[in-house]
Amino acid sequence: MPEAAPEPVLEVRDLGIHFGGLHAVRDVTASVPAGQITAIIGPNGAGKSTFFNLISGFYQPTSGSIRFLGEDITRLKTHQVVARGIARTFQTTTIYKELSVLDNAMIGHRVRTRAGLLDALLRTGRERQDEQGSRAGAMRALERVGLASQAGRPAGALTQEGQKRVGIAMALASDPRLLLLDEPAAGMNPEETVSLMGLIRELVAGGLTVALVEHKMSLVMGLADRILVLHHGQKIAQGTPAEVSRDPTVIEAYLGGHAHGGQMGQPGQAGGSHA
Ligand SMILES: Nc1ncnc2c1ncn2[C@@H]1O[C@H](COP(=O)(O)OP(=O)(O)OP(=O)(O)O)[C@@H](O)[C@H]1O
Repeated sequence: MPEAAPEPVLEVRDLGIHFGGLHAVRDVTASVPAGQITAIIGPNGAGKSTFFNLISGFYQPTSGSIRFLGEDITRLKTHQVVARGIARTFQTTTIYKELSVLDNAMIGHRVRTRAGLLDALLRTGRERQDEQGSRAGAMRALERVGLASQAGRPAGALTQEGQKRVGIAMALASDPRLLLLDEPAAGMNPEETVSLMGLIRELVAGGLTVALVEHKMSLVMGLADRILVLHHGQKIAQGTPAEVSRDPTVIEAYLGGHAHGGQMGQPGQAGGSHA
């Protein structure tokens, strides 16, 4: 008998947004179970990043609703969403390379405790008062990603994977319940990808819930508990890696000429192609 899925932390219902005539996300009803890793996949332009932008408050949906931990967050702004416990990383690395690893993580912490990034960067008086709290929160985040010993180094001196970890620490510094990772393995070589997968597993073992957008099928199939598949903005499947990888609609979507980042792999495959 299949195990019952844990309670969802996030539930979206009939979620949609259109830009002019283009429905980037349309009527998506899906959930993210607590304490698990949910991957969002789909061919190029399927609406994955837009879906993340809706959840994190960067875009306002034109239809549907988003509930997080039972609360309606559909109309909240980004900093309000962060304060509720959802943090994200970005597709391209958005760290400040000339600043120290610790300063980067502190910026992540301040974004949660202040109204915005500008405050954090300008270090206002109010900001300085909170410096110690930020430092402690940032150090905790660096410990979680294994970078505490690198705190004083310029972030730009770290490897690509190290810089990725800094980006994750920035998100973790807000102490989220749900972490959204946008293409965590982009630009990583196979060893770095495996190492990053280990980190994500550790974070989830520590109680975090993760949703990630990723093209690298080796990572998705080896890591995800559940997969949500989008195509042309619509949900075409949601299930375990084994279920979605043998779903004819999913296979068709990937083989239909829009494939990006390799074809559907098999669950547990260690290798795999990259975009
Ligand atoms: N701000 C915007 N204004 C207009 N169109 C947009 C905007 N954001 C996204 N789109 C369009 O919405 C569609 C979905 O884009 P999105 O970036 O979400 O896809 P994706 O699945 O993340 O793609 P990729 O795998 O290439 O990153 C695309 O056609 C894109 O051009």
